[in-house]
Amino acid sequence: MRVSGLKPIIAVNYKAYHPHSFGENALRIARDARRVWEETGVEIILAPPFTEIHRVLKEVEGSGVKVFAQHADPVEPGAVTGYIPVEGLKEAGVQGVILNHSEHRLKIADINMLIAKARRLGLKTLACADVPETGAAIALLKPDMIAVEPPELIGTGVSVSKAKPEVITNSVSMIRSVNKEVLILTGAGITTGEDVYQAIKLGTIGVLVASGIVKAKDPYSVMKDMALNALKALA
Ligand SMILES: O=C[C@H](O)COP(=O)(O)O
Repeated sequence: MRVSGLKPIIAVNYKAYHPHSFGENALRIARDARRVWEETGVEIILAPPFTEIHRVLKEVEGSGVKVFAQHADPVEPGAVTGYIPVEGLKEAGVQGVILNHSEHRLKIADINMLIAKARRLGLKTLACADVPETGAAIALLKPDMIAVEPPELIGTGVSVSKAKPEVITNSVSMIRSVNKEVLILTGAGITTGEDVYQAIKLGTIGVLVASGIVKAKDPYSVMKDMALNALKALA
């Protein structure tokens, strides 16, 4: 069963595509996201590279678009060259953080520590999992959101909603059996509004998308189509 009264979520992971994820391109996606949020009210989360966080935050200031970091390291602030503690993300002004993305995995003990620390600092967490079983295990740690993404479909343009709908339905039932509140997303290969529509019809509240938006010729049109289909699916 879906948690009721919620807005659909489109989380956009910029990853580190070049030139798409950086500089003026990063700002363009932020402006497009702001416009889609203004026009549809759909919850949009942007996760730019660390280097782009400040300017993306400035671009969406005053809107409902949220900005998350792509990762946090399980370290305390101090002599930890090149690592990013959650405290640093809080200072940067993000509203949340993605943890355990397939391209940046963490040990379960570290995910637990990071979720607890983020909560203490008032940051939201979007934890990723590769299969429904891992999603259920992570759900016990009480992140705010979980995105289950089959790694073999990531970046392929072949959507999880069409190619592996059972991953979504199994994720929803396994995660709900241990956690009634966490917001469940899915991702991998999502490129169209139709993919988002199906993901929500299969029981999620939204999607985690990267290449389908970040590498699109017109990110605004793709995001708008996804947002409208998300609303249609929840209507
Ligand atoms: O964080 C996003 C996911 O890894 C999905 O990536 P993708 O939309 O390029 O398949």
